[in-house]
Amino acid sequence: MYSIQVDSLSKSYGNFVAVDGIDLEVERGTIFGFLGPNGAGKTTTMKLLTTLIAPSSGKINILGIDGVKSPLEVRKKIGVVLQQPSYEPTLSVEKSLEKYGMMWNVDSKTRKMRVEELLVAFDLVDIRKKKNDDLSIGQRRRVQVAREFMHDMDLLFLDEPTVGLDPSARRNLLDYIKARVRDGLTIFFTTHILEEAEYLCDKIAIINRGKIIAVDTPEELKNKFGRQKTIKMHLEQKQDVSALLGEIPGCTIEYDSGTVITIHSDRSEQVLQDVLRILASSGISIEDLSVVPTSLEEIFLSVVKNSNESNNSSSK
Ligand SMILES: Nc1ncnc2c1ncn2[C@@H]1O[C@H](COP(=O)(O)OP(=O)(O)OP(=O)(O)O)[C@@H](O)[C@H]1O
Repeated sequence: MYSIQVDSLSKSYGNFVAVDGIDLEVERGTIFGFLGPNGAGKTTTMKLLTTLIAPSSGKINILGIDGVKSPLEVRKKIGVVLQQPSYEPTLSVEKSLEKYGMMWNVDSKTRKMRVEELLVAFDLVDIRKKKNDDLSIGQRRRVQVAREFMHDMDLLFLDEPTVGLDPSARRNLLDYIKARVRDGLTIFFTTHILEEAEYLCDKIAIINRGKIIAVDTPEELKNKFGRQKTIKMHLEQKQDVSALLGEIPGCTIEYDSGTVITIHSDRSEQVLQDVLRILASSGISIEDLSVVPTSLEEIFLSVVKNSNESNNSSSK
């Protein structure tokens, strides 16, 4: 069962194509991360899926409802937290939550229960009486996200929900999201923080220049694009080993002017054996050695870079 199904979705502003024929499928009860560089089309896609703007072409199905034909039906069933702050300056934290619940016709008993639960979950208890206007940016963002959980929904869209949050507030929020997904909620969210996507997402799509260039589980993205590992070693003494190591096939080696050597390779085990053998036979000692698998961040950067290069060459 899919919560989101999108076919050949496009959005143009004049001649500029912000979203360019994307296909998406998001399974119910999962967390789907939407990543991409600035201006890639993330917010535009989110606005299309939440029916805030109409597509230029393509199909959008949200929770079994046609998002183009019945946008109001869709809006009743989803939650949305966009990047722009939205709050009433003179309302206290607890009143903001309460009022939001009223707007969604949540009954009084459920409202009270949810307010208390969310104040605790989002660490807002100590500031429950403070006015929105007097809150810090991070506190305000926490209220904005917490508020959305006041009403029942099957699907929640979060546009960079953790911007401005400190590490512990961020972790709290991510863990709360995870718990709600275990209860059946589906989440579609955008972020620039790659560890966050890795920690949270069942699937990740990477969008660049309006096109989806990769979509998979974090693990599979790593398997597909991240075979490369980085070997880092410190020599005991400053020494030029470039001539010694230059012959090793299947790797690129960076030498700093001091004692650090960094090697990138798809066949790191073999390369490491060669390096150690050559250094040992020349009597060169190593002080420290580490082998680091490619991070999601490196995959992201390389996938986007490759997509830009192939775009540039095809447009020449
Ligand atoms: N109303 C609009 N009119 C014209 N161009 C627009 C409009 N809205 C967005 N764009 C353009 O569409 C492209 C995608 O914008 P979008 O806001 O979707 O990017 P994003 O991936 O969310 O970026 P960021 O990470 O910076 O938030 C950008 O080049 C932007 O300038």
